[in-house]
Amino acid sequence: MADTLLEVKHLNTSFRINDNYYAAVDDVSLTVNKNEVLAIVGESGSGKSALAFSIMGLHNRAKIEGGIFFKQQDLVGLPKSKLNKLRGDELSMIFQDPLTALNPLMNIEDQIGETILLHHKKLSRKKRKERVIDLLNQVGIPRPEQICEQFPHQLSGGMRQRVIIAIAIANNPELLIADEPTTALDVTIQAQILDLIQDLKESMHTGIILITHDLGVVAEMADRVAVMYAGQIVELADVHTLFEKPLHPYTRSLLHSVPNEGQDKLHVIQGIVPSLQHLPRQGCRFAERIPWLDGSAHEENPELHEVKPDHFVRCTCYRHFHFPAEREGWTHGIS
Ligand SMILES: Nc1ncnc2c1ncn2[C@@H]1O[C@H](COP(=O)(O)OP(=O)(O)OP(=O)(O)O)[C@@H](O)[C@H]1O
Repeated sequence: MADTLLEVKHLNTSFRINDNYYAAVDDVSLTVNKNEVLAIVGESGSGKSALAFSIMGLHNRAKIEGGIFFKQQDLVGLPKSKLNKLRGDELSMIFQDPLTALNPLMNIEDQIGETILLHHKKLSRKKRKERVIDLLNQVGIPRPEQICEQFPHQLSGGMRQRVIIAIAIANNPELLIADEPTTALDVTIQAQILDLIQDLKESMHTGIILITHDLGVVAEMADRVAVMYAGQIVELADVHTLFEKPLHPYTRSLLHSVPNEGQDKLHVIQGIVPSLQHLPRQGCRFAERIPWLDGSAHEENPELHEVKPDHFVRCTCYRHFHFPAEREGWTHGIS
């Protein structure tokens, strides 16, 4: 049996806007196992970060309902002091933007040392420095002694992201959430950072949630994939199934909207993810973006169906979905 590290059960994360609460994460259930990368993909606004922040307990004002079981302990409603003990230790997160995640006034040794100190108060200064150097070596930073003395603005974007990763892994986390860890980096550095995350999984058996827009990254890194749309998981499957036999119209549209070998037309997904207040809460949330599909194809209250073992799809519209004919104007040539 898989070694389950995290089990999210029927999670709702709602934000208050004016006098009402609106769910940005709506009845999400998923698991993450040890030594596994679960990718979460979806367009901007689909609720990926809201989900990650809920798991980390980083929302100040949101209403969180449901369960987030980390090693069988429910994190929802856990006192802050207990959550703080887990965060940065067994649970850790790599944020999107290394510049805002680092303190501009602290040198690199102190930034990494601070996280170690939080959870190992008795470690001597000397031992702490040794650990910082170890970590900098582990994330592939050259001349670690020298880098220790430097400040974030003196480092390149790739180096700063490595420092962020060093902080995230300082206490050997069992679960690591990486929220768009390479968005701010150029392509060659991206590949190095992804290799580094992959190494962590293999060397430390960390369970990793990787949040990304980039399907190329998913194909390379993920073991399983959850596709989110408008706050809900619309498809969940192992990475091979998802790329080879995708079912949900949204997943298929995403896959058709990136260039592929042998494909000379790209699909354009009409419209955008609606804002939180305007999310359709009834029926299939993706329906309005595939208007050529007859309304009767959708379930009234779409559920997540297990169509094959461990392959889940929301709504039955996948059975009827087809891409529109070219003359309907939803596709265009790549060149
Ligand atoms: N603190 C907040 N208060 C109100 N609404 C919020 C808050 N945080 C997020 N939202 C809204 O919740 C929805 C989901 O946002 P979220 O940031 O989780 O999306 P995302 O999929 O991570 O997007 P991106 O890829 O751009 O980071 C969006 O409509 C967003 O505007």
